[in-house]
Amino acid sequence: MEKLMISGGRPLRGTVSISGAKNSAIALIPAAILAESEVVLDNLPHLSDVAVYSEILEELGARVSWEDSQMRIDPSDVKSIPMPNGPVKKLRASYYMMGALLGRFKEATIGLPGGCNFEPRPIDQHIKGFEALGATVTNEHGAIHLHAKELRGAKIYLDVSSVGATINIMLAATRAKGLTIIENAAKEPEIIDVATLLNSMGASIKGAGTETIRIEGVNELKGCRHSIIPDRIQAGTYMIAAAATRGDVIIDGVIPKHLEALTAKLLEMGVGVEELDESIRVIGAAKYEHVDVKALVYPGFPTDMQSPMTSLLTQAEGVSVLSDFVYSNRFKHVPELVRMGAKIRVEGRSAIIEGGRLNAAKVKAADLRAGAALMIAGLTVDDGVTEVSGVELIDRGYDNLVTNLRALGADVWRQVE
Ligand SMILES: CC(=O)N[C@H]1[C@@H](OP(=O)(O)OP(=O)(O)OC[C@H]2O[C@@H](n3ccc(=O)[nH]c3=O)[C@H](O)[C@@H]2O)O[C@H](CO)[C@@H](O)[C@@H]1O
Ligand SMILES: C=C(OP(=O)(O)O)C(=O)O
Repeated sequence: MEKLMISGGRPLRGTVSISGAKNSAIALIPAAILAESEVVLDNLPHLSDVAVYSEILEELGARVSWEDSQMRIDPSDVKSIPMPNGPVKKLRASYYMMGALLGRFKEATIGLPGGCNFEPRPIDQHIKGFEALGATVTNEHGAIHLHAKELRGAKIYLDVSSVGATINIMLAATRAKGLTIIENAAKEPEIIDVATLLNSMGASIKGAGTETIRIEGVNELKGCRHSIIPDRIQAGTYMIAAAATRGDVIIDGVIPKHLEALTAKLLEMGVGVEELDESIRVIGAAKYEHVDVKALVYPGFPTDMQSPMTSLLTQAEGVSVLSDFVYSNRFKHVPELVRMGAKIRVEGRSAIIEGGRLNAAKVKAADLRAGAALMIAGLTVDDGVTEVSGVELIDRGYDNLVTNLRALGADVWRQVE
């Protein structure tokens, strides 16, 4: 086990390049097994979740080679081997194996997923979708078993705009007979990325990125080459870190449109933000205004940036209110920030944050973005070394973290616990 050591108080300065998106990568890799021939993914991030996914595919019989930021997946020998335990338990997105294997083999057994457990994360909408397509779904000893004689297109209205359910239904429906319509679909950019890959493989998906997605099933999908979109959450985390340390950072290789909700809030606080074609420059200021933030589904403020934003709001003057309307209980970073001297209380689905100085402390990341929040808090502190344990959770979502931060002038290092 390692911990992240941060001797903060230095403004971040320079340029950071953003890798491909985790939440795309871990949907595109399982999508590849729907093809009959090789799929090549470029701009792949170096993350532990991606490594676990390549392990899952190899266990199923795929030939996977991963070099630099390219992964080649030959799924021709894949079989629907039951995976009730093992690597599927290590990450949330293993639920995509259900849609992908059901689509290709009409059968799958996959253990209930792992990932960040900041609160119960049901998959009832995924199951409702599979059942609507004609699958029988049972939960046996902690694993979901799916089976269908044939998949038939259906109209599916999602009770909540779930990213995972939208992608999972899309995966299975590409191989169903006839037309599937997903209503109240999630609109996150990662959904468009998955639809783009599937369409390059020969699928017929229209409307990804809107609330109605139409999928006309096809008999066969073939290999192709696809480049993954930039990780908007990593980019946003560096934007927030630049502002929190009152630095001046160019975040390069991003799609600025994907970051609009954050950019708007930073500008409202008094942070300088300049958008270029494929990069964003964030220029910190001496004083920040308090703001209220509501985490919502896309294009609203992302829940995955809610915890890092909490740390930035400790640097603003006055009282800010940050509410999460996606995950009402995603506040495991709060007690740890309080340990660092933050004045925050949680009321229902909101954190009430009073600006003030933070102190160095020993803190623990309870989940990936809680870890990112503690890292940002540590970067602002100039009275000693902040120790963040649970760094393996941060590694799920941040590519080259220490190298990137050091290149921006931060004094950070890893230490074995
Ligand atoms: C691997 C991945 O892409 N993870 C992202 C994905 O998670 P994930 O896809 O798991 O999140 P969802 O979009 O499904 O969840 C949104 C909301 O719907 C609820 N819900 C979801 C599914 C369901 O069947 N029933 C149900 O009630 C959830 O409890 C939550 O309140 O989107 C989240 C919301 O943007 C992000 O925080 C995660 O980083
Ligand atoms: C919650 C997250 O990831 P996952 O859904 O993979 O647990 C995240 O990326 O913030």
